[in-house]
Amino acid sequence: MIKVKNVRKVFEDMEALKNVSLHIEKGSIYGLLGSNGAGKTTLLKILAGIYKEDSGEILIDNQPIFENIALKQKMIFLPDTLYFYPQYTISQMADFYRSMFPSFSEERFQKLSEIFTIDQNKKIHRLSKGMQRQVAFWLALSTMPEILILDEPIDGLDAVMRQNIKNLLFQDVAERAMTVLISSHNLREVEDICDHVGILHQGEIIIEKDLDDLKADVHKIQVAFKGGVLPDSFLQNFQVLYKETRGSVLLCIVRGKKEDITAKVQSFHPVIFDLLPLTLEEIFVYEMGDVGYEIENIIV
Ligand SMILES: Nc1ncnc2c1ncn2[C@@H]1O[C@H](COP(=O)(O)OP(=O)(O)OP(=O)(O)O)[C@@H](O)[C@H]1O
Repeated sequence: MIKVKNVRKVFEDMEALKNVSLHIEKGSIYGLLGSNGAGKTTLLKILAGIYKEDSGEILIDNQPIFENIALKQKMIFLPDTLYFYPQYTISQMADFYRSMFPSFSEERFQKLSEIFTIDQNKKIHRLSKGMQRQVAFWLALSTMPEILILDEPIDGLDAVMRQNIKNLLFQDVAERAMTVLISSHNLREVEDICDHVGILHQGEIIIEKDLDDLKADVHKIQVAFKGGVLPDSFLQNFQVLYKETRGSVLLCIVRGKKEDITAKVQSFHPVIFDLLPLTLEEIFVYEMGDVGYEIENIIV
């Protein structure tokens, strides 16, 4: 269990994290989303024990992470820009991981070589960007981490490799309750993988929810009334995140459960009514609009 309590981090005069609190259950896959510069990488680096928070508390299994070597040996952080020792081959880098992580599994390393079929004697810096990322996952998963923190993890990976890696993550989560924290702008991938999401904006968490609950709580409606006239009190019944009129059809993004919204709309006897679920990408965009991020004219 990862607990982040009222964490604040300031760089010079820049308050990167304001008062961030979140919870990540063991064995869950948590997607950390947010606008550019929201503070995601800063938070991941604090969780990985690379930066120290200025105030607040980070507890992993009830222990602070900063300078906690035993805890760090159970955790892997894959940053968005990977680092390997210059001139090291894959097998030399694997030796380094063996020396740093007591949990390194030879059996796993060999088994993963059937998926990551790169010559272990190749120098890593001569590999392509996507191949370097494969090496990073190969080494990371060989350490059998209890916690895996991934910053933009699929950048540069081809579709087959992305699927392979997703399957490996699911396997480790299912078989040994590995906890995964992923920050990504690729919301389709996050939607596929994650069971919980948190959205950071300008250093603050604006939403933290089970993904299914989040999706059950926002809907897109298209509605039209006889004569093309919108009843006066119609919109007052809903918490509207976005609205747009196309001819006589009103398109709205509203908060609320499907059944409640349907009942309210039906009570106005519309001539056209459609209710659609939103993708995570759409939810993200409208939630950001709700906190003042400009989202004009983007309904599709
Ligand atoms: N080492 C640093 N020194 C000074 N400012 C920093 C440092 N690291 C981050 N910041 C600032 O903190 C804020 C949050 O940055 P961070 O990299 O955490 O955002 P992010 O959510 O990961 O953004 P992106 O999605 O664009 O990668 C930004 O304004 C950034 O300029």
